[in-house]
Amino acid sequence: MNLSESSVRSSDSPALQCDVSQLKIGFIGAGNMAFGIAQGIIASGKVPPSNITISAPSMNNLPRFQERGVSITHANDEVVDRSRLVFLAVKPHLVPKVLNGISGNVTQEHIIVSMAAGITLETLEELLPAGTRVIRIMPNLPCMLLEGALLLACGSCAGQEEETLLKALLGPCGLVEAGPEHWIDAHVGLSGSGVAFVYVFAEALADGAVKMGMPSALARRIAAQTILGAGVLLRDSGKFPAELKAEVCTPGGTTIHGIHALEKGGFRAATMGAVEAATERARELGKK
Ligand SMILES: NC(=O)C1=CN([C@@H]2O[C@H](COP(=O)(O)OP(=O)(O)OC[C@H]3O[C@@H](n4cnc5c(N)ncnc54)[C@H](OP(=O)(O)O)[C@@H]3O)[C@@H](O)[C@H]2O)C=CC1
Ligand SMILES: O=C(O)[C@@H]1CCC=N1
Repeated sequence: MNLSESSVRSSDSPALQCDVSQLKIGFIGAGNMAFGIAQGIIASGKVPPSNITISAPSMNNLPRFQERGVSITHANDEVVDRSRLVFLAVKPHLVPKVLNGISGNVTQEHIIVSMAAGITLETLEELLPAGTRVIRIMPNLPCMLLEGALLLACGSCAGQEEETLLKALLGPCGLVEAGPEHWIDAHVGLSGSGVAFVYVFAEALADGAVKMGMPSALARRIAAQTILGAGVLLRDSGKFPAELKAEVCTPGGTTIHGIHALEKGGFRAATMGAVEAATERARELGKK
């Protein structure tokens, strides 16, 4: 069965016994992550926006979905009733309350996909009816521009077909990888939170240029383009970061002097520590 032809079928998975173009998709929570993922699904062209329903308590975020042809509601249970694949896109502390509110509407037909940092598959499965197919995904903010990095992990009742379906749907959001659940917390540190670490670096890079006399707006634009170009080259060249770094470092030149300053400031240790701290915090959030 060729997914690129928008068709995923299975003999024993009810939610997959349909053409993906007919799949009804729901979002509970309408913030940035829901927006990024919905954009990716719509961009894939596999699912029409009219097949998507989204809920949030206020109208703060819903209009941008409505403008794209997505159905909106304030009732989470309506999303569940109208959808077979439901993304849970609320903040982690709200997950138990939201799942308590919808679990009576969840059937074996549904696939529930949580993006809440730290909330484990075990907790999700406990809060939902026995046998519910549950998947965790961890996106990051650039999903909004279809340049995200997502990692997914399947619960005890979900498997290869659900994974294949999600990879096909979410492909346009960016890089989509699957792995065991214990990688998810590390992915939060590396990528979910890592995006903000890069922004701190961007700010510092620009501030350095301001210190050296450059106007700050220009310094910010150049910092952003520098990080973008370096990232694309790293992603597309297939080279290790160390190889690319060596290509920039002229012996006795400017870059190696700058790198020495970074090393004296503990840049690598600080960066590794940031990933570790964010990962540990995600693990902590997951403790009951
Ligand atoms: N932000 C990030 O970079 C990343 C976030 N995540 C995870 O994604 C999830 C969503 O984060 P994010 O999009 O940033 O959050 P936002 O704060 O942007 O959005 C949260 C949404 O949840 C809605 N909401 C609040 N209460 C309820 C409720 N009871 N029922 C239904 N919807 C409700 C809010 O409604 P309203 O519109 O009315 O305010 C809002 O639309 C979190 O669990 C987070 O851990 C994962 C990776 C990266
Ligand atoms: O800071 C947070 O908790 C969320 C999860 C990853 C990015 N933002």
